[in-house]
Amino acid sequence: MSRTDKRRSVAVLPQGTVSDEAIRYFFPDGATDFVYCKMISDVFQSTASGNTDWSCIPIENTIDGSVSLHLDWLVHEVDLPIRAEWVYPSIQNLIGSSKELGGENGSWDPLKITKVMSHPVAMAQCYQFLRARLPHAELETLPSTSTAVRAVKDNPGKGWAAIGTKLAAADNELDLLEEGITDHDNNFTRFLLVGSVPYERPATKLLKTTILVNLPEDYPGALHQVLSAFAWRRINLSKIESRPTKKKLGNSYFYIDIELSLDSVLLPAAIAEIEAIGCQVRILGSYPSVPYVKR
Ligand SMILES: O=C(O)C(=O)Cc1ccccc1
Repeated sequence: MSRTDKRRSVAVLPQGTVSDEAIRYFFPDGATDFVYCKMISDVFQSTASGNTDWSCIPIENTIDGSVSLHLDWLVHEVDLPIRAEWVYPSIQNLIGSSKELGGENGSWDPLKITKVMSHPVAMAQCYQFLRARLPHAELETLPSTSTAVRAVKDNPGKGWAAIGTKLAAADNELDLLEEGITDHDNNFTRFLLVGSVPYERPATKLLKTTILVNLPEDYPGALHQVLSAFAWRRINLSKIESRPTKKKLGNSYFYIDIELSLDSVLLPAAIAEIEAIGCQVRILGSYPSVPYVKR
């Protein structure tokens, strides 16, 4: 078998999650095995230990911003380069048994719902819906949306509902009490594919590079200098975020997404300039950004 014939594998959150919907969309040809893991730490660990070629990590969302836990895990706990980025819509639904939670006219009865469970990011995406329609319900976060849907299925008669995907509702033979409950339309999630195996570059115009920058201590204006290294070369940044180093209160590094490949002439020069002023730079990856196209 030649190297290119080898079957590839990707670790991902459980079946029926938003992440599962995304990998089904981005690996549609059946040539990649999906290895489902309960928690995001298991997803990372699967690839770090060599069990899978890649991990699929939800990293940012239109409504809730960066998924800090996942970003920190990528930076502090593993050393896995970013191989691709995908954007995929996150459509959240209120899921339960309409036999148990149904009201009049075929709708659901909010007062019958005692508890709503979901992934913290999904919960945050539906915060206004929950406040307006289910202010009395207990909220419980779980490691994934599909774990929450499964918990509803396994605990009938308790008034429990979950926020999750249509896929999970169907897998667990539950009902979509209300569809599309996110507080804002056009809710998308950005996923990173990370791992030591290169990902065949899909046809996409946008190439990105992600770097981490530690500024030198006691250097007034260091961030300004970092930004100007990109600005005067007209290099576009699509994200800059400061995150704690976890070593000392108030110590942070900058996570920067750059809309240029590391193969370009300009970017290595900008990085060299930043290093010359005493910044430490770590490159997390240079990769294609694959947009979502409805099909
Ligand atoms: O739990 C899921 O469905 C996931 O894939 C994690 C997640 C949750 C909410 C938005 C994006 C990803």
